[in-house]
Order: sequence, then structure tokens, then C-alpha cells
Amino acid sequence: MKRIAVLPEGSVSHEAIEFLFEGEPLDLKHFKLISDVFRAVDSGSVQYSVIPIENTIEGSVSLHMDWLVNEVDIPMQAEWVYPSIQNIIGHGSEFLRQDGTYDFSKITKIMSHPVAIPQCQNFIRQHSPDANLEGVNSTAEAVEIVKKNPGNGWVAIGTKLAARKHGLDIMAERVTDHDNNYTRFVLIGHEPVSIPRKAAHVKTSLLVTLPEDAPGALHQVLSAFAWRKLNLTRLESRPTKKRLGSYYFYIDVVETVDSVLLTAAMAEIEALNCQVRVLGSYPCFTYPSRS
Ligand SMILES: O=C(O)C(=O)Cc1ccccc1
Repeated sequence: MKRIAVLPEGSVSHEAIEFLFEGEPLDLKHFKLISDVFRAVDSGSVQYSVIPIENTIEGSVSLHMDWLVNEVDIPMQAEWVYPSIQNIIGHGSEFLRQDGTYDFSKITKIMSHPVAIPQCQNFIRQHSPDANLEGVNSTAEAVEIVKKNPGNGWVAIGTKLAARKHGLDIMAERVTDHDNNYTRFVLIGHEPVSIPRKAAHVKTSLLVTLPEDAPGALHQVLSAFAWRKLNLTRLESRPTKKRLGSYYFYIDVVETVDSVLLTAAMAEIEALNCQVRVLGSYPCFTYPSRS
């Protein structure tokens, strides 16, 4: 049975890993902090860890991408996309009107994961513009804190799974600004993983560092992919944190790392005095589109 580290029960990450393995029995080890989820693989206590890395509305989860580069050296072994369906969860009785509807203006605090809150700006602005917003370690933790603190007007943004687990009311469903709100997850670990699904394609994630003060270097790097017709699905700069204005480039290529074309492209880029680090080469799984 696969032993996998993931954020707490009822988190979006928890739902996402269950979806990926389609109900295959898993030995899930839940952690409150994403840093512990990252570290669990290297401690040997699990084979894999579930990491959210990008969201439709918010873009890259920069903190997690930076962790993958700076704090651990654990390859990506799979990527998949899962819908982030967020709900307003709380002690409904605190907000009930006579007619049985909820008075969301009575909400004093909205808690959730820092990536989840910005996904629900329209609801917050329209219904609870004066509520305090508080980021916590996961959507599931937010639901647990609200459960333990009745009578304050607090609500959480989280999953129905978390609401059921903690016996709270789902006061408003699907409150994300856009209905097609998805999160990209990666499974990190030191060994390839077998997944009971048909992969949509393969991908190789690279971290490219340009030589200092080399005008046109980025253009040359991109040319190494372009003229080989290698399809790039991501090009993102992130600070190296060494000095202001110093960046890494995350590049995702729809190709296996050992292919002739990608091997040649990486050799060409290294010949330009760039550093190329492979963050992983792995199968990618999509979420079945609602027909
Ligand atoms: O906090 C959670 O439930 C997570 O799994 C992190 C997260 C938060 C928001 C969208 C996707 C993943």
C-alpha cells in the first residue's frame, strides 16, 4: 500500500490524492504543515508527498515551488489537476435569519488557506466586505478552528468533506470566483509511481539559471526548444533569493527527459553556460471535463 504524506483530512489535497488513485487503498499520513508534508519523503516515513503547485485563479503557489527548489531535492513523479470547489462553512445557527436564510454580513472572520481566500473575492466583497481574512495552514485546519470556536461569527472556506468531518454547516456552496477553478498537484518522491489512470501526456520540469549579464540568453534558451518544436507549457521566473534581480526560470516541456530532442536542447542550453536542473519527468493526468 502506498504511504503518502498530505495536508489534513478534508483538505483539498486530501480529496485530490483520493481522486488520483481512484479509491485504491492508500496509507495516508496527514500533516498540519506543508513543510512537514515536504519533509516526510526524505525522512523515509512515506514514499510520496502531495504538493499543490498552481491554481487557475491565483497562479503558481510560489512558496511551494520555492520549497521544491531550495529546501528539498525530491523529484516530481506525477502531476494531476483537481477542481478546488470552495464552500463557506460554519456554525449556521449563528447567522440564521427568521426566513431560514443566512445573514453573511454577520461574519466577523473568514479563515482558510492563503491560496483559497483570493479565489473567493467576489463572495467576500459582496456578502462579507467587513470580515477579517485570516490565512491558516490548510482549508481543513480553518474548518477545525471554526468548529472549536463557536459564537464568534467565524467561518471557513473549505471542502464539503471537511464540513462533514467536523459536523459544521455548508452555508454557501461553490463560492470561488470562477466555476472552472482547478489546482495542479504534483506527487514528489524518489521512485516512479504507478497510477491507475491513462496519462494525458508526459512532462519534464526544468529549472534553468542563465549566465550572469548575458543579453539575449533567455531568447537563446527558448530557441533551443522552439526550433526543435518542443512544446513549452510553462515559463516562469522566480527570484533565486541570492540578490535582487537574480532569477530562476521554471520551464515545463511536453517531452520525456531522455528523449533525443530534449536531451539535445538541454545540451545546447548548457553550452550557453546555463545551469539546467531537472525537477522531474512524469506522467500528467487531467480531470474529466464535465460533459
Ligand atoms: O488547504 C488545503 O485544503 C490544501 O490542500 C491546499 C490548497 C488550498 C487551496 C486550493 C488548493 C490546495
